[in-house]
Amino acid sequence: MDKLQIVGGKRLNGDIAVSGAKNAALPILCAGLLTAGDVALSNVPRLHDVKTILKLLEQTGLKVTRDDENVTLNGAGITRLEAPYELVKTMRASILVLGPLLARFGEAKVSLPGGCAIGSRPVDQHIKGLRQMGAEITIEGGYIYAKAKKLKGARILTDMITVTGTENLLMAATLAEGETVLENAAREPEVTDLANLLVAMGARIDGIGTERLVIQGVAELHGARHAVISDRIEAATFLCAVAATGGDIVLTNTRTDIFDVALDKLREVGLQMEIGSNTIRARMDGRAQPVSFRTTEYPGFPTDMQAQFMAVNTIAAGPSRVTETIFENRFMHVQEMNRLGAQISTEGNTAFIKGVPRLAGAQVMATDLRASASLVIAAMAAEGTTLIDRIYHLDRGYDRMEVKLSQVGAEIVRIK
Ligand SMILES: CC(=O)N[C@H]1[C@@H](OP(=O)(O)OP(=O)(O)OC[C@H]2O[C@@H](n3ccc(=O)[nH]c3=O)[C@H](O)[C@@H]2O)O[C@H](CO)[C@@H](O)[C@@H]1O
Ligand SMILES: C=C(OP(=O)(O)O)C(=O)O
Repeated sequence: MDKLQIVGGKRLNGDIAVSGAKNAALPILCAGLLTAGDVALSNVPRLHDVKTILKLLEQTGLKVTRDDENVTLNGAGITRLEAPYELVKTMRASILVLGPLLARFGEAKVSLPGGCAIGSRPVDQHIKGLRQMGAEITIEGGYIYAKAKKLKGARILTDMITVTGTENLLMAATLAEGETVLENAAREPEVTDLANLLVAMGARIDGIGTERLVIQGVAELHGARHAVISDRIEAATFLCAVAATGGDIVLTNTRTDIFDVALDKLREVGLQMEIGSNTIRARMDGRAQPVSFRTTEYPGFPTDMQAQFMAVNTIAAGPSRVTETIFENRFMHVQEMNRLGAQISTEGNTAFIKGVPRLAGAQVMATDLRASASLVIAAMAAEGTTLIDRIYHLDRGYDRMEVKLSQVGAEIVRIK
């Protein structure tokens, strides 16, 4: 299993190109199932999760042509309407094939994703919404079996805001008969990116970017071209890294209009930022200021940045408090950060961080994707050498993070 070895204490200087967004690319690739036409995508990130979803899509009979960050899909020859457990268990986003397969082919068999390190993560809202659209759904032997001759438009109010739930129902609604209204829809920029692709494929969607999506179903969708939006979580992760280590970096290929409250929090930390049309220059001198926050849905503070900000808080000049409201178990990084000398205690869904003058390198273990990123940041700020085990979590969602960071001066190597 690959590990990362990091010698801390190096300032970061130089340019980093941000990749396409994992959480936009995954639903967008699944949208290829909705049409027999060519869907030509660019800015598709080189991630393990992308490999997994492409493997899953190919198993259905979808034709995939890939040239690095350009991927063309053709769904003219889909024959297998199934997502097997072996692939779904490695990546929960596989559930995103359910809506498209059911809407276009009237049938789908998709393994239940189950929970993961950060929480139980049920998919009951996806199922509830599809049932409201007339699907007959049974669950047996760990699989969701869904059937509907033709999905029918419906008004769907989900119990909570769900990102992939909104995406699944949105994709299903594009080919349903009549009008679907998705109330309480997720407003994440990745949902908007998917909706924009669907419109380019001939879907009729109003309210894009709002909590009320209104979809008029069409008989069929056609091919389209689309560039996946830049990854705001990857970008903000690099900004946290420079906030923790000090330095002067320029992020390129960013989309600064899609950021959430995280950029404001970085200013509170003390990061000086110059925002260009698709670049962010970030400079940091001196010690980080502590920032307290609660994670919420977009445009609030993203849960996917909680751990990385906590890494910065561990060495900040004062105490802070972080409350996680989206997932019930997203503090797995706390114990590992404490191994590096951080002083963090938790009470329920709140973490109290003291802020210490220095961290010291140690052996730690990554438990999930963003926890891994937070340990990389903490290790780069720590004195001495840190060895991070189980970085396959990191590879799920970051494109060669160690290469990008070592190009700007971090001392970080992958040990095979
Ligand atoms: C591939 C992808 O885009 N992943 C993102 C997506 O995950 P994902 O779409 O899985 O997260 P959701 O927005 O669905 O989850 C929000 C909350 O709702 C709960 N819930 C959700 C659906 C459901 O049917 N029932 C239910 O109870 C979840 O357990 C969680 O507590 O949004 C999360 C929240 O921004 C991010 O952390 C993930 O990076
Ligand atoms: C939780 C995440 O992803 P996923 O929903 O794919 O597990 C994430 O990107 O931080």
